[in-house]
Amino acid sequence: MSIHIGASKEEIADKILLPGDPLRAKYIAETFLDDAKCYNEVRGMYGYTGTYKGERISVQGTGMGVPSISIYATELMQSYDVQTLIRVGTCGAIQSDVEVRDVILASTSSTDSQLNRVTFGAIDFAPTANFKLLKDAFETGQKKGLQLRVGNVFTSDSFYRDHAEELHQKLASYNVLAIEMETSALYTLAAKYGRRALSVLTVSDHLLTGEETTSQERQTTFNDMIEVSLDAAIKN
Ligand SMILES: O=P(O)(O)O[C@H]1O[C@H](CO)[C@@H](O)[C@H]1O
Ligand SMILES: O=c1cc[nH]c(=O)[nH]1
Repeated sequence: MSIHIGASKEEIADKILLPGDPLRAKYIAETFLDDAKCYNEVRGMYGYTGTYKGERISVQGTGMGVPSISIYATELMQSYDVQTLIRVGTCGAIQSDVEVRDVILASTSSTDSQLNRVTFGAIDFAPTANFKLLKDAFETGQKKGLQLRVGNVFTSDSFYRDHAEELHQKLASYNVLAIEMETSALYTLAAKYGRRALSVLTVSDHLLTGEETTSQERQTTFNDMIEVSLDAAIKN
């Protein structure tokens, strides 16, 4: 047991998918895993363990934002010895050639979160995906015929902000693909604990055009992202 996860150590696999939305965790467990059992309901942040293609794997909701994912990622690595962590999240696109429902593999993440500043002071730490996880996810996506995008995403501490367009333009001009709220912390913490991490993100809305998916779609229908992530997870 850890403070926010009510499971015994052996109830959680050493590979885990991490959606922000706990109901996406439930959907993944019920749709993709065999013999899935719920191991956590603390704070309604559902966690399940089952098997995928015969390999044991877990899926745990993390909530929204850096503080929330930092709690779950830390407890999963510290108390449950999880080795492979793949975020399966949603993001808002800021490039005109990135479309709603596209899947992005975040090779790195920029951020306005203070997490790295508090840890590193004046040094700009570069949070980075695990290369083999990224390669395996990319190759799996290619085999499925997906047009995967790989690049820099921005992990924002704010979903709503004043003068958002100015920030989006600036980030887009430096080739940042999309905005979300957790990847930077996941990569930094995985580096700290010497574990493998990757963020696989589906574009749920377009911040230039205003196009968006429904909340029902966000909760359930991002199956390409989930399959790419599960297939990469069981290879690592
Ligand atoms: O869909 P999830 O994984 O929650 O990810 C995105 O959605 C939330 C904002 O709506 C933030 O957590 C952001 O990172
Ligand atoms: O953090 C997020 C997630 C989806 N869309 C956004 O605009 N931001």
